[in-house]
Amino acid sequence: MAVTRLALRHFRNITAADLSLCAGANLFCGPNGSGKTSLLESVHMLATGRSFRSRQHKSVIQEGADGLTVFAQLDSGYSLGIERLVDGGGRIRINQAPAESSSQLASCLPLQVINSESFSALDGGPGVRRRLLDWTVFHVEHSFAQAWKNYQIALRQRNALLRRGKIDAGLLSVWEQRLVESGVRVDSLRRELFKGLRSALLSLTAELPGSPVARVELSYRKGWRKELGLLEALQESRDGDIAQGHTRVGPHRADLRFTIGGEAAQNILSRGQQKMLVCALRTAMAELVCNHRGRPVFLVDDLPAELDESNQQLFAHWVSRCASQVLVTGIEVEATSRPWLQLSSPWNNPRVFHVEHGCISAESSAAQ
Ligand SMILES: Nc1ncnc2c1ncn2[C@@H]1O[C@H](COP(=O)(O)OP(=O)(O)OP(=O)(O)O)[C@@H](O)[C@H]1O
Repeated sequence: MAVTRLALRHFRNITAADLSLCAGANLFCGPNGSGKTSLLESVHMLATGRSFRSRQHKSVIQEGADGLTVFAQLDSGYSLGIERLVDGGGRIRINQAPAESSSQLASCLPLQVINSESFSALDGGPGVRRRLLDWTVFHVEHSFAQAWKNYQIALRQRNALLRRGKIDAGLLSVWEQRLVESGVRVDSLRRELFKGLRSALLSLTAELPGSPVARVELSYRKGWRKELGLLEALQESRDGDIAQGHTRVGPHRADLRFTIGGEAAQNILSRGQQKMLVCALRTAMAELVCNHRGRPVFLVDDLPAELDESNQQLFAHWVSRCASQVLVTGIEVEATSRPWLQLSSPWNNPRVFHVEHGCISAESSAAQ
């Protein structure tokens, strides 16, 4: 899936823009503070309902405006629109009809983002890595969303019971049973997906021979002791859970671990190597999804940051194999376009946009 038209109003410093994008690479170049990241952020908001920089919609709305809008036409025939108002209101529309949830947006436009936040896949908490795994399962296995929802309902109920002064053992056992049913399903879908993810990741990192990235191992932690069933684990942890007032074991505690020779990968890899590992992970996720939901769109904020030229070229090559489209930001046109020019069509003919003071104008293609 690719965005063919993107229109936005009052999004950070961009008052209005209406852009025609190409399949392949779209480059947004301009000085610091011109609005390049804001443009990527608007696509992210359209595909997820959220900004990737802030949880506050207000900070994304242009100062002095009542609200923002972002609209996209996709090559799949879908159109997506989102409106956020200063007073907290807003709407999400898919093909002009109101959408029930932002996960519907995600199904229409699978996105992969590489920006300065992406390092949190290595040095952030388990929740970040769990969300990456779940993004992939969500797009590959359609029953996952319901299983995860059922699990969260049961988890909330168990936690509420744990916090009551007097525990109703009968009720607790009913919710534990539901927690186990949905939790085992969530775990088995994740585990199945994980096998494919690990093997896709290791094939990509093997393209970096001589780099410690090629020695990275990925493992999956299910969220409770591996020798126990989920019900046993819940029963074992019950007294401590009551004392703490929440459930300390289960799929909501799952994690992925990146290691090199048993040591956490981020303690060994340089910053550029970490970025390549993150790029490989995002590419592996996209490869798994492209056979199911369609090829994702990549948003890449400042590709040259931390990566030398050969790594930028390798990443551009990876993206061209699994994405429908990439939106890349950079300061200078020449440096930003170089990794794409050596690829095959349509990737070798990027569309270039100049960004300045929130105004975005199309330039001639970088290949001309
Ligand atoms: N709500 C807002 N209203 C108006 N302007 C805003 C708002 N929020 C942020 N800005 C401004 O928007 C501008 C664009 O920021 P953005 O992060 O998109 O720049 P950029 O081109 O990616 O810069 P860099 O190259 O430094 O990363 C900045 O000057 C910022 O101060």
